[in-house]
Amino acid sequence: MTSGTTTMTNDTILKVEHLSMKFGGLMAINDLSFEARRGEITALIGPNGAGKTTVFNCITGFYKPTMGMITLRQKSGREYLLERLPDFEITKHAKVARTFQNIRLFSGLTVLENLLVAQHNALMKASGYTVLGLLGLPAYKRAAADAIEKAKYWLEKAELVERADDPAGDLPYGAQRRLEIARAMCTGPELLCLDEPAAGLNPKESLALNALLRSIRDEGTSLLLIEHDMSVVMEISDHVVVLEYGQKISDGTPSEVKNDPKVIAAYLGVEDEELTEAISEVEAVSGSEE
Ligand SMILES: Nc1ncnc2c1ncn2[C@@H]1O[C@H](COP(=O)(O)OP(=O)(O)OP(=O)(O)O)[C@@H](O)[C@H]1O
Repeated sequence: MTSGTTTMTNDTILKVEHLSMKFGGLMAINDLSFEARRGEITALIGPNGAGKTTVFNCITGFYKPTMGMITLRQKSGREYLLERLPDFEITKHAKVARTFQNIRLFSGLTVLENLLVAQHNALMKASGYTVLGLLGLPAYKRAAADAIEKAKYWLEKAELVERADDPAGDLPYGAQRRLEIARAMCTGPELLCLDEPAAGLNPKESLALNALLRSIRDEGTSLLLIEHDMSVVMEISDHVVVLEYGQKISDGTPSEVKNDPKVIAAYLGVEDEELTEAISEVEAVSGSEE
C-alpha cells in the first residue's frame, strides 16, 4: 500500500508519527515520534515497562495502534503504512522481519532446514502453487537453487556451517540466536527488528552477535533493536531512541544519549526535582564552556 502522503526522503526507512497505544486505562505509548535511517542500527532503549516491545508490536502488526502513523519506505521509494497492514503483509510486502525476546526456532528441524523453511513463500511462488510446478518448472528449480545458496550464505555469516545438519534445538543458546537472525535474513528484509538479541548471551557469544549485526548493516539492511545490554547498544548502534513511560525522552548518537541527564535520571530512577537540578547543573557547565 503506497501512502504518497509523507515527506520521507530515501535516507529514512521508518517513520513513526504520533504513535499511541492504550490498553484499557493504561497509556503504554503516548504520542511517540521517531525515525530510523536506512543502513543504520537504531536502538530503542528504556527502563522496564517503558513501552519498547509495544512499539515493536505496533511496527510489526501484532498490535493495531490506538493512534498514529508508521511509514516504511523501501529502497525503491515505495511506501507502506504499516498500521494499516495485517502482520503477514508487513513481512511479505513491506519486507519487515522480526525476532522475539524468547527464541522461536523449529527446534526439531536441522539448522539448514530452518533456513530453507524461511524461504517457503518464494519457493511456492516459483512453483506457481501447483504440484506440476514443483516437479517440473525451471523457475522452481532456479528458486530452489537460490534458496540453498542463500541458506549457505547465512550459515557462513552466522558461523553455523559446522552445525548445519544438527537439530536447531541442540545448538548452544548464542548459536540459536544467530540462527534466528540468519533465518530472518533469508526472507530478504529491508528492515530487521530484533527484540533483545543479546539477552542471556555470554561475552563471547555477544561479540559474535555484534559482528553479525554489523555485517548485516554493512550489506544494506537497516536494523531496529530493543536492547538492555548497554555495552551492545553503545558499541554497535548508530542511533539511539530512549523511551520512558511510553514517551521519547532522548534521541541521538550513543554518546549524546549516554550523557543526557534525562536518560541518566530515567535509568537511576531519580525524582523530578533531582532531575531538574541535574539538568540545570549540566546547563550551567555547558554555559560556562561557551
Ligand atoms: N497486551 C497488553 N495488555 C495490557 N498491558 C500491556 C500489554 N502489553 C504491554 N502492556 C503494558 O504496557 C506497558 C509497556 O510494556 P512493554 O512490554 O511494551 O514495555 P518494555 O519497555 O518492552 O518492557 P521490558 O523492558 O520489561 O520488556 C507495561 O506497563 C505493560 O504492562
